[in-house]
Amino acid sequence: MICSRLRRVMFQVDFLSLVAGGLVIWFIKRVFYSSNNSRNAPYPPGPKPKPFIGNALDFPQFRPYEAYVEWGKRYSSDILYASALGNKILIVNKLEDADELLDRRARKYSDRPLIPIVDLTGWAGNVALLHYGKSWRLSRKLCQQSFRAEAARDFHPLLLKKIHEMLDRLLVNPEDFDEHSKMLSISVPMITMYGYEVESFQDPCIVAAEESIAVGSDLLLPGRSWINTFPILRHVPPWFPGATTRRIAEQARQINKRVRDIPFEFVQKKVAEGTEIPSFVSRFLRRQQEGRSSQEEDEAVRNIAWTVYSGASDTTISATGTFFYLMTIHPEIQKNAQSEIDRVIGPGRLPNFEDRPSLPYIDALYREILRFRPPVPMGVAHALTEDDYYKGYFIPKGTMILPNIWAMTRDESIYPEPLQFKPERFLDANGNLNDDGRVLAYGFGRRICVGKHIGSDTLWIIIASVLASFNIERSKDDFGNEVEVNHDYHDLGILHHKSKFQCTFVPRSAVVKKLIEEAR
Ligand code: HEM
Repeated sequence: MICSRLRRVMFQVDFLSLVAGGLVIWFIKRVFYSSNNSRNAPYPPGPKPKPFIGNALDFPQFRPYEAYVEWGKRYSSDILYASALGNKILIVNKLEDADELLDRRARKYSDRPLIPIVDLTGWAGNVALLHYGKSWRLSRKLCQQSFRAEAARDFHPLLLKKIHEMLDRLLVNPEDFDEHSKMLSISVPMITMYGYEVESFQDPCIVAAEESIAVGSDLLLPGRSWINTFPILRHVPPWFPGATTRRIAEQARQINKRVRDIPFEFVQKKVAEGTEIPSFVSRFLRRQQEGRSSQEEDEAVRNIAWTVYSGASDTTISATGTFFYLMTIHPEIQKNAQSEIDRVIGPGRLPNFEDRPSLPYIDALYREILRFRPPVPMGVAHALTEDDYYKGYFIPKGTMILPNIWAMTRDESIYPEPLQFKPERFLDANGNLNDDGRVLAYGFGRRICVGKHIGSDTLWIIIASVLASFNIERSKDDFGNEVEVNHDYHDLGILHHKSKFQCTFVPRSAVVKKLIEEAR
């Protein structure tokens, strides 16, 4: 859930720097480093490392989740190990291994990898990147207080308002459905975190957030910074001749500070006037007024709200794109879902959150969308804080753990016919939801997505409201022929996005049009 380019660095290797710096690091490690592998156990299977550069040339550049499934077959193992110049990586293709390592051994497997440039660009406060320690624990506690299932209900009225705005936009400009989904996905975090109404993509907060990504994330791209390979270079001051990276990092840090502080100060002002829309930050500021909060909490709340607004939208955009696409190519499934809505809710009103328990097929659809195309197919890397042994193999301290969610959601032993899109797999013989309620797309262990209830509520209400209101159909050209649907997906950093395709949103009735207009 962190900025997509930023995350790319978590499992891509800075190739130019690697090759150039390889010899030096190899030599230093030979001389000074001896692993603590007292049992002399082998590393888990994987490609054979080359002298100096290790597996630097073996890491897949595209669709790594698919490539790692192939590695699994090639090396006959569900856990795979590779390393390149200090970067040690364990790929986990099976759910049972992810559960054992990331959940049952969570004490050791809950850190995040060290990315030296992150501190310099000001991304370090991002909750998803925090190291496993005091600051992370405080942030996680504050998130859980406000984002757990019960508390997330406080956000329902705001979510409903935003989804009704999206329905209205789909009614007026159906062909811009991608833009409407993006606007919804940005405005939900802004209104829930800050009570801030985003009016357009030109909104100063959105512009500043995009500027921060453009300036800062460039440094995180492969080959752009020596600092990730030689962390000692971070001590070079920005004014030093030739220290371009340090100067850009400093610029990014200042923009990030603005991005983090501007909306926060907006809420402070509103709370002082007593005109705020209740939000995550405003509730904290009210507690602060009563003297019931600390300085550390102030810092943590700023970072949480900023993490959510600068990152949470990507996953919603990805899942909504998949939903629109799958409904276009599976009209029969769309019909099943609409029949359930019509039967339970009828034509006289739009869905709301109280309807959720009565609409099992819609919930099954939600689960299947996130199984079929998990927005973050390789998850977010965890890091190991102590040497460990597993299944007779040695996994050294500092190893980056990549849970291959893609592989797990295609595991035939859990999901028969995994390549079929079948919401029914989550229903029992009576049409009720079965007990497979675990959504792997949200990750694992103590670092599991802390916003999963808000994510679930958001996606569920999008699915229910759009299907209650529109038929999503294949587009037709000027001659009445169906336009071919583009089935492609593309990766943006560690996020998986539906590529542009055409479809048409047709209001299901005059009544529903009126309902949407009345909800304005
Ligand atoms: C469909 C929507 C979403 C998906 C698929 C998703 C997925 C993920 C994944 C895979 C992780 C990493 C878990 C791990 O390390 O094993 C994560 C972390 C995180 N997510 Fe989400 N997310 C979604 C929505 C949200 C929302 C709406 C919020 C905030 C309200 C949020 C906040 C976070 C935070 C703060 C973390 C970092 C947790 C930590 O490192 O302790 N996410 N998410």
